[in-house]
Amino acid sequence: MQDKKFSVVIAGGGSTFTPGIVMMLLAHQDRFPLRQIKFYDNDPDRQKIVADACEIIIRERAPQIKFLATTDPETAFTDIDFVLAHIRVGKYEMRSKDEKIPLKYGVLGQETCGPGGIAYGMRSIGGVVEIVHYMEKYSPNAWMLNYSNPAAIVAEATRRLCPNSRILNICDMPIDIEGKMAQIAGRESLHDIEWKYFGLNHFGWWTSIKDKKTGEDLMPKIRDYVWKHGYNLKYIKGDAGVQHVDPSWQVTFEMVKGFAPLDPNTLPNTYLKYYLCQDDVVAHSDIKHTRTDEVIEGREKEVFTECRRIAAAGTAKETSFVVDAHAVYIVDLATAIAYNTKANMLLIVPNEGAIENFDPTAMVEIPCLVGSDGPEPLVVGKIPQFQKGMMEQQVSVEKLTVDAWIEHSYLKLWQALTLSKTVPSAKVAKLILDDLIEANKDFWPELK
Ligand SMILES: NC(=O)c1ccc[n+]([C@@H]2O[C@H](COP(=O)([O-])OP(=O)(O)OC[C@H]3O[C@@H](n4cnc5c(N)ncnc54)[C@H](O)[C@@H]3O)[C@@H](O)[C@H]2O)c1
Ligand SMILES: O=P(O)(O)OC[C@H]1O[C@H](O[C@H]2[C@H](O)[C@@H](O)[C@@H](O)O[C@@H]2CO)[C@H](O)[C@@H](O)[C@@H]1O
Ligand SMILES: [Mn+2]
Repeated sequence: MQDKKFSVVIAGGGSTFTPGIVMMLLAHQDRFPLRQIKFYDNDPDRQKIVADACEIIIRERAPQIKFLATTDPETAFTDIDFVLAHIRVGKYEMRSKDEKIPLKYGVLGQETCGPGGIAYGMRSIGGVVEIVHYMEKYSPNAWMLNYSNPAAIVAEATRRLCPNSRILNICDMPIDIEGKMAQIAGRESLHDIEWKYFGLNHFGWWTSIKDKKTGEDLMPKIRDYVWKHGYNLKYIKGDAGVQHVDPSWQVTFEMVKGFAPLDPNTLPNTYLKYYLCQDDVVAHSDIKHTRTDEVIEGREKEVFTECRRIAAAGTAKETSFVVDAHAVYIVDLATAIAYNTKANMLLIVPNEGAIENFDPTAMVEIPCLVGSDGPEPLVVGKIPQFQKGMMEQQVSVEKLTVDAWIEHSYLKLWQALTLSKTVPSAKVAKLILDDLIEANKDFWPELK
């Protein structure tokens, strides 16, 4: 196996994250040698912009790696070992509606949380399942590393619709926060700490953070900082702590200080702000300019401008693209499967008793040992009443959303929206639902 070179297809080749992930893959050829990189997308024009640049990057830095970009599923998914899936069904146009429609009714608008996440989930399920089917038709031994969002709803849907498929659902938010925790604790990197965590995707808590070498309990020091400053590193690194962090993300990282003290024994994922500070989130939202607008004006503009510049110059020698350090988890995951490393990674997997006092069929985000047969979840044990109560409400929202997609059920989707901690009443849920149905008529199944 050590001599094997792998073939990967990036599903969602036109993604703003693709160039950084390609740069990361090229930077890890020692650990994860590649013979082929393919791009697949259902928008040829968008993908071509990214592919034209990445073809030059690969040709100049790793000419031994074969590259192609296609919109043809058979071409894309034949002869591959891994599918790296990061599609956005409906693209930013629909993300913008996900974020703006709820705000019309005084409810927070967000990519993966609340009504926006439910709407996004109703679009994503079909797109991700279609790619699973392509993978299994053309490369039945391949694994899908899925980080297409909303990962919680996509994971529940693939648990039910593709129960025997080789899919690993992962999120990079905890990895990003662990990197910040390490810096708060004065450690070089997240690899210097060992942690325990449980939750749902975008809805979890750390229960233990220790120095990997000495076993020193780092939770007290990190908690003291977080209760004052959240995960905003500005207070230890000055401006360097907020470089390349969009202002709205700085607000998100700092906002954790407002709800972390709810449980002195854990530290929360940033995403819990949407369920614990929903009033402040709405108060600071601008229905005319939401996160999607920032991304279009920021990341998308920067990435696509640089892609066009590389293609026009015919060389990437001076590129501003850098290795997406957060994306290294993709190589960690792929090599765990390829070389049976039993790496300890946070994945979204069926609970099946790992959290003793929680629904065994729930897709939970917990530490797993990953090897060639996939993830082996580590035992979490009993979770506290506070987190159990929050998770039971949220996982029911996610399950009802998948029910609604499978059954084409208006009622189940109305129940999902009504049950969300971000929505104040059944009346408001119905107003939002009817607007979302109209906005998503080209993407959702027709509800009855
Ligand atoms: N799990 C995580 O932690 C994490 C982190 C970052 C981004 N993401 C996700 O990665 C995805 C990409 O994010 P982005 O901001 O770069 O989006 P983007 O819109 O720039 O790229 C998404 C690409 O997917 C393509 N696409 C849409 N539907 C498709 C389909 N059915 N089949 C094939 N291709 C399809 C689009 O044409 C587009 O090129 C999103 O789902 C985002 O939420 C997840
Ligand atoms: O609003 P966006 O599109 O910038 O980000 C939404 C995504 O946010 C998280 O991913 C972060 C990641 O945690 C961080 O380390 C860095 O890589 O930026 C990513 C994108 O900004 C979250 O985990 C994703 O699920 C969201 O899609
Ligand atoms: Mn995520």
